[in-house]
Amino acid sequence: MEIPYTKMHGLGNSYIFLDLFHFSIEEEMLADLAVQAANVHTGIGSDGLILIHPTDNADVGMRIFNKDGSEGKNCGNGLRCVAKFAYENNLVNKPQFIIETKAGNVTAEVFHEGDKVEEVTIDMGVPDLLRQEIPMRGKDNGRVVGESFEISHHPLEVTAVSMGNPHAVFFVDKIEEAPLYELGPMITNDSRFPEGVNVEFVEIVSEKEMHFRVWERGSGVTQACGTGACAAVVASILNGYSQKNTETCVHLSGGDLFIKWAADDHVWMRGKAELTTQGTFYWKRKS
Ligand SMILES: N[C@H](CCC[C@H](N)C(=O)O)C(=O)O
Repeated sequence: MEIPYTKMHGLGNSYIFLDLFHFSIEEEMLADLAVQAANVHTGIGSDGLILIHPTDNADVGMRIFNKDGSEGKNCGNGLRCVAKFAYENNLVNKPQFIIETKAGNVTAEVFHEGDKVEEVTIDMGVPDLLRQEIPMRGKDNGRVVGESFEISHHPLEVTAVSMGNPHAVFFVDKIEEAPLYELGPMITNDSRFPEGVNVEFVEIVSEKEMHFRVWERGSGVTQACGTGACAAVVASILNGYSQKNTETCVHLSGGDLFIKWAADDHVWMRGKAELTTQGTFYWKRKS
């Protein structure tokens, strides 16, 4: 099957995008297509698959599938790429518009030079902070801020934030010493997170700056995670390391994102979105 695709990335967090305004594909194919397209050896190579689709609920819709074929509910880097694609391909006719996600609608604004979008700002909405909203198992139903979280004999402290998808944030003294590869795969599948979890390690540099690494649910270590960067800034403020209504620079492996948790509780994300290539994926559907 010939699949027309566009590959884009947000700070190196790359996805294969399908434009379902001009192409259709059966629902039951999506998980296997995501796994095969993401395969760097026999496919195109990415952190997953994203659908840009028509919807009655917004200007455009986004669905995201991780590298393992699991469907996520939100994707910050993906949203900036969807916004870029929608504007540059005339799926929308204004620089500010609404994108539907499985976690609800968000507002995107593109900043363009000529007909090319260089940077996108997304209002990611209000984070969910109560234990059962993450979701996370535990004794009470309040917020999870600096809670003891022992794993593999490591006495950690976790702050849990949902941006429509679950995040477990851990603060470390030096980002280069974060146990990302050792504990990332354990925590992401830990039974305390019934739907799994994205795992972030953060080193605070100042009130307005942090270093960040991530083990993503369903994709492993990625160069960047937009919802994760939002969760990290919210967690930093909840722990008293940063302030609300102040734009914080998050240094991810693939570059910088600028995040603000505003006084009205909305989280704003600002960053780049870039086109890598377009082509045809000759997909051999598993029988
Ligand atoms: N792995 C995530 C989805 C992708 C999120 C990330 N790539 C971003 O930019 O927010 C999940 O299963 O919730």
